[in-house]
Amino acid sequence: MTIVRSKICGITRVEDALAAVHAGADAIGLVFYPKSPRAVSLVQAQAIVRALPPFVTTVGLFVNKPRAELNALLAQIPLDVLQFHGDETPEDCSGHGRPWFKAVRVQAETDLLAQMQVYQEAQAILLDTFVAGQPGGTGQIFDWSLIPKHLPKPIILAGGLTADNVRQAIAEVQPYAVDVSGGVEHSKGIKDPEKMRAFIAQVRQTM
Ligand SMILES: O=C(O)c1ccccc1N[C@@H]1O[C@H](COP(=O)(O)O)[C@@H](O)[C@H]1O
Repeated sequence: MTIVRSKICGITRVEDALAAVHAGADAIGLVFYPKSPRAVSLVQAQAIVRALPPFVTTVGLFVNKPRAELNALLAQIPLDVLQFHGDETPEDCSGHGRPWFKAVRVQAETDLLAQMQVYQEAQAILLDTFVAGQPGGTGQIFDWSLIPKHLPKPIILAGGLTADNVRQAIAEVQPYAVDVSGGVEHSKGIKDPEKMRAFIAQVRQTM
């Protein structure tokens, strides 16, 4: 039996974080990208992290954040993992004293094996949909057949996942984990407890 883990990203409120955990999320994501409609302030993020019970991984999402700003933030909030969703080099992602994921936005010409080689220090590679001009959170799926089988690193599948498509996605891609944001919202930045519950129930039915 393979367990597929779930991360619910773009949490902006304590009540949504607790509802995500209640639904069975393994990880929650906090978006520190000011241009996102799901961006959180440090104060918001601190309140969310403080409210969480044990054994829930907190992931901070960043898009090309300058190193000094990132380090200043990390000194003030105990995030477990960093998710880099911009044009960060492996050097930008490293040296923060935490494991990290790199998001790769997939399109036909993406060489995923080469990307895994470049980001070989990453704990996992997150695969998201390529949409020009948007670093992520597009709510769109990509062609999962572009993902080679037996990649050397754990895959976190993202991009347009919902309770309606996540089982098929898991069957086709066999990722280590799935990551959802827009597919479990009722409006941007506000999560829907029932959609989160339905999403994780579908993930667990694939076990
Ligand atoms: O959520 C955002 O606004 C966002 C902004 C910039 C980069 C990434 C962002 N979100 C991440 O994108 C993927 C897919 O999201 P969706 O399920 O398609 O809405 C996920 O990792 C989000 O956390």
